[in-house]
Amino acid sequence: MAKDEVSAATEKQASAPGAQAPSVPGQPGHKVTEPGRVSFFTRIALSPRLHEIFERTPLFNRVTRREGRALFDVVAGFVHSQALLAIVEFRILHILAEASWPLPALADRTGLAENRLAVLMQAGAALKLVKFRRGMWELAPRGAAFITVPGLEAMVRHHPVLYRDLADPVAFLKGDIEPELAGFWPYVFGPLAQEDAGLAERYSQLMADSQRIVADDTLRLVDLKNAKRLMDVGGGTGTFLRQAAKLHPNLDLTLFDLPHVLAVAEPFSPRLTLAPGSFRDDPIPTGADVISLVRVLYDHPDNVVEPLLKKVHDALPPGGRIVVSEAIGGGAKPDPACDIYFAFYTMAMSSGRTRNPEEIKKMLEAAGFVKVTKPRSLRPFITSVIEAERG
Ligand SMILES: CC(C)=CCC/C(C)=C/CC/C(C)=C/C=C/C(C)=C/C=C/C=C(C)/C=C/C=C(C)/C=C/C=C(C)/C=C/CC(C)(C)O
Ligand SMILES: C[S@@+](CC[C@H](N)C(=O)[O-])C[C@H]1O[C@@H](n2cnc3c(N)ncnc32)[C@H](O)[C@@H]1O
Repeated sequence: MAKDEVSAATEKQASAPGAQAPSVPGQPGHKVTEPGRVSFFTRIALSPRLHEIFERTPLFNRVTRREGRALFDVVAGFVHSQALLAIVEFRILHILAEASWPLPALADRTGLAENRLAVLMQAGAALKLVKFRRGMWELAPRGAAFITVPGLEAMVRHHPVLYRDLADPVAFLKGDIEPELAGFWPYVFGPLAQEDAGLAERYSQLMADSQRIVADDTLRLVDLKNAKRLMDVGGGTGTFLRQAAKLHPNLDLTLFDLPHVLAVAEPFSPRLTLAPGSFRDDPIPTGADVISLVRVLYDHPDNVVEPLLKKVHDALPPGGRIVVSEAIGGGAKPDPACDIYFAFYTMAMSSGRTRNPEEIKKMLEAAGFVKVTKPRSLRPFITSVIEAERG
């Protein structure tokens, strides 16, 4: 299995007993004894005079234009995202999935004034979601992919909650506001959903829809050939196990989640055992040789994750494996999806945090796990996997 550089480093350290994971620049705990020098290229970029010279010099101007374009995309990201949301809310991609339409007919269907719709459609074309051909607006492959990825549209439709929380990013980062997103996933945390089963079902559905693609990537990264029983802790309504069962029909399965979540889980296989419980208060059942935690750790603070990992460790037989799958930060190699989107998202949720591979490795080792490895992610914006063995 291909391993990335972080995992190569991780593996090497894992083999040296008691070795401390190095601190990551920019992360808490990393010690800098004196200020460093501003780099040569950054000094160039700090000079307005050099901007002009570069812009007028062939070849060098490619750099300024490329950097300018990249910077503009950063500046305009929110507007791109809101144009997408408007396209989603007016159901333009769905309408165009049935047939291509001229602008006036599309204006009739959406109820938007033609001149305003024209602006939105042109924005959609710039985002490559739609295109204008032979007098008609039609769906582009990217727009088709967007409405086909399970859960993606619903995720975009809930972004206004996140964006309201981020409207004043300074207050948000100072911790001066109470983020709305903290209350958005009540089923994840329990109390509200326990009173309202319908709520658990709705949110579990959004989570399950968005999990299909996460489950598929996880299963491509993890080798379950020799596994006998897979237990998915915090497995929601069982999407991951259902996908695992398709690939490994002889695998026994245990789904562990809160009772009100399992109440709406479909018992899809005679090999499936439902194990209701809370990993905060109850022990984790024994009997599985592989235990997965898919999109679970980043929902919780360290003081919940540490004992959880210890319980998972104790529930496994010697040589048993833990599989952690979720958005994992890039650490020394920052990744925009995980280090911006998921890091801010989980901060707005106010309960957990997006961790980097070194942090997860440290926590796994503290719980007693050994041989921590990280297969190279297929799509870090979907998920990354870290595996370890019970020591
Ligand atoms: C043949 C050629 C070369 C070209 C022809 C053109 C053509 C046919 C192109 C189409 C190609 C195609 C099939 C494209 C498929 C594209 C796919 C699969 C794209 C997938 C994109 C997935 C995305 C953008 C996923 C985004 C996920 C998000 C935003 C997830 C958010 C999750 C959250 C907030 C989870 C929260 C959980 C919590 C609460 C923190 O626990
Ligand atoms: C973000 S969801 C992930 C669900 C599923 N693994 C997925 O990726 O779609 C987190 C899951 O952890 C479960 N969970 C939260 N707190 C829990 C607890 N104390 N004990 C057991 N499960 C819990 C939630 O009910 C939810 O199903």
